[in-house]
Amino acid sequence: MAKVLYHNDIQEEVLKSKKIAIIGYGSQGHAHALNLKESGFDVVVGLRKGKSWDKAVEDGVEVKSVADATKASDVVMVLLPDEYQPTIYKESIEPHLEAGNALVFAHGFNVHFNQVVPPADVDVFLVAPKGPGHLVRRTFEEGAGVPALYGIYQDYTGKATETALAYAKGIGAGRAGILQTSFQEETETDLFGEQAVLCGGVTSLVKAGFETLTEAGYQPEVAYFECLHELKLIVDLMYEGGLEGMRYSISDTAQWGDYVSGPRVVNEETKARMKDVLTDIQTGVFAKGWILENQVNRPQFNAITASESKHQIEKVGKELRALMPFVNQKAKAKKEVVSNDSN
Ligand SMILES: NC(=O)C1=CN([C@@H]2O[C@H](COP(=O)(O)OP(=O)(O)OC[C@H]3O[C@@H](n4cnc5c(N)ncnc54)[C@H](OP(=O)(O)O)[C@@H]3O)[C@@H](O)[C@H]2O)C=CC1
Ligand SMILES: CC[C@](O)(C(C)=O)C(=O)O
Ligand SMILES: [Mg+2]
Ligand SMILES: [Mg+2]
Repeated sequence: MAKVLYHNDIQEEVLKSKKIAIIGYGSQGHAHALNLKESGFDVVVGLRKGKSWDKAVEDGVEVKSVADATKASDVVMVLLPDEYQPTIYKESIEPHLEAGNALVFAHGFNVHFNQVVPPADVDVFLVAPKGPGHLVRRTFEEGAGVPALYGIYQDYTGKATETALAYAKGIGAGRAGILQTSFQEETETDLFGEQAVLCGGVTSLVKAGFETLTEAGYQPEVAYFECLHELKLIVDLMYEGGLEGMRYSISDTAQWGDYVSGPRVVNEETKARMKDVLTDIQTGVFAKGWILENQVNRPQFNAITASESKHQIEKVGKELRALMPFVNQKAKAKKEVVSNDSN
């Protein structure tokens, strides 16, 4: 088994004497800044004036411009959207890096695909939480954590590993497990996971199930509960006990249906398509397409986002969630964070 490190395996002294700049205060940024601060580290957030700036000030965090936060710090964690990182790095981070600083990422995309080329005299590493930023924060507040990967791209000081581990511990990942990776492995597996399974795979599966039921004349509300709402409850059981733990809780009828019908839907053909997706990631085809889409101001991204928001599952879901106060409360709290940190 790969070596997994936990809270008590890690010394954090190397980072205690350092100033940490968190560039960006969105999903990951607010979580890293607040978790590190509450773990006793010296944190400054780097931003432009706007919603995130106001939110960070409201949260009691020191805020400066991206350039000033970089200048003031020894460790600079880049938590801006991947697509804006190259320009902001070139304009406001790179000119202010000093020899021996650490340049850090939560995803290897820009370094791996050569969109950010760091100078030779800084440490470069990643600390990549394996979960959404809002849950990096929420689980930390609950006394738990989200697992993280760390990977070293460049070890100028000889202390990159020690610093990366202390950082990962500071955001609470030591409570869940910290695993070593490379920039290549993190980038390729993260892109694959979000495209084929966690986001793209799941949304396509949910929509196909919902459409199959509604097109057959079943009520959209029933289809929503069956194919989307209950998914969380089933995934919670997998999170707690794996596939076996989930199958323990469902009926034998469901378990038999799982065995005989699951592979009719997701099969060797699906796996072959997954391999195509992975190949496009490994060869840089996906990265090239995403970079070009941003260079022309996201025509496809915006059109798909608009058409997805009109899908019947979204309309019926909004109505049903409004009638479930426990779901709605969480959504409301999240919306407050999102509206404050989205750009
Ligand atoms: N989302 C996630 O859970 C995960 C993300 N990652 C990685 O973490 C990194 C950050 O992603 P994520 O947290 O989703 O990013 P977000 O989209 O949530 O970050 C938005 C933040 O960036 C700021 N920002 C945008 N443009 C600028 C600018 N020009 N100057 C200064 N600040 C700016 C925004 O401020 P403003 O309010 O002013 O717009 C906001 O604070 C990425 O590398 C991503 O791949 C890794 C694991 C999971
Ligand atoms: C699954 C999507 C993710 O990779 C994440 C939350 O881990 C992301 O890039 O947001
Ligand atoms: Mg991820
Ligand atoms: Mg990702």
